[in-house]
Amino acid sequence: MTVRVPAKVNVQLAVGGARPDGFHDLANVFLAVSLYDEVTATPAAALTVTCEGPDADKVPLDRTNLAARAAELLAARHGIAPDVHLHIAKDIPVAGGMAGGSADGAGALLACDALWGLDSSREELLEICAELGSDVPFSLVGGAALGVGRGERLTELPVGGAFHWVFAVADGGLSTPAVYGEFDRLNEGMTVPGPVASPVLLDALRTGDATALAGALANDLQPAALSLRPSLAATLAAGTDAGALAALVSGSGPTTAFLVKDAESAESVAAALVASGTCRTARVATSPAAGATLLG
Ligand SMILES: C[C@@](CO)(OP(=O)(O)O)[C@H](O)COP(=O)(O)OP(=O)(O)OC[C@H]1O[C@@H](n2ccc(N)nc2=O)[C@H](O)[C@@H]1O
Ligand SMILES: Nc1ncnc2c1ncn2[C@@H]1O[C@H](COP(=O)(O)OP(=O)(O)O)[C@@H](O)[C@H]1O
Repeated sequence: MTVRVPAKVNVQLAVGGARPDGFHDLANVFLAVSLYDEVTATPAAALTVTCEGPDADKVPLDRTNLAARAAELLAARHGIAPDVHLHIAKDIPVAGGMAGGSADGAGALLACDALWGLDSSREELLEICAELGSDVPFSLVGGAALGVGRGERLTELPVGGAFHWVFAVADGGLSTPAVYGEFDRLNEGMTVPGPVASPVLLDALRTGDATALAGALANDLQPAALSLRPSLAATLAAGTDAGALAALVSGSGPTTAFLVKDAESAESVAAALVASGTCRTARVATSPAAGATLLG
């Protein structure tokens, strides 16, 4: 069973203060984009994971892999052994703020559910997703959604048209907990307001208005990501100089996202980013993209 799962960009990431459990309350507006991992589940004598793709060497193949954890959680719920081989064809940048690990968790869950004939309800799958990680429910759902709580409680959002993006992939990753930790450090002694989704941004998504969306993009983790990786400022500037409508760090980074007006502009901004030498590579994508999809 093969499942295709999209990456995401956070078009708004409003972050509240640290909670007693160490997480942060969010108003997290997710948008799925057309970069995909594929997870294939085949019967096996034991739980094993393999991975192929340009970043495959950065992906753990033990039980810490989110795909393996998904298979274990699903099997445990049904009192069966998680005997499955999971193969990940990875195209989503690793540790890049694009939720690649979350995508593989959601993909493995759907693939194992189909392979084992469990026919779990959407609610059951979403519950397991939330246990796997804050971003995993969105990887299952795709499209666009507002995530509240730690980002796992989703309300799907209407999107009125296609948006075009360029993603500049940085050398190396950034650790999500480290970026949240830097957010706390930068906000020490200040009152962090409760996170609220922007009505202007939700309206821009609903109407498919790229210019309005460009004006409303916001990521509260961006100062923290830039503090840990100052070189990202040059990447952001290179994309806007090349004609992007707007630029921001994708989630916890270090991937940077550039909203552009059309497919042609995407190609020229991607070429300019690569030529600038401020990123490892640039990828072109569109949104919204469908959530985890069983290909068969
Ligand atoms: C920042 C975001 C934006 O969508 O994603 P990335 O850009 O890293 O992909 C998410 O909030 C990341 O979600 P995810 O990567 O699933 O995080 P989890 O596994 O649930 O948590 C990892 C760690 O991140 C921090 N964390 C995560 C979510 C949240 N609302 N508050 C937090 O403080 C905590 O330190 C937690 O221990
Ligand atoms: N299937 C997976 N793919 C990628 N990384 C994974 C996976 N499972 C666990 N990880 C771990 O999660 C970390 C974060 O990876 P990823 O989800 O790609 O980034 P981000 O959280 O920035 O979106 C990686 O550094 C890796 O150690």
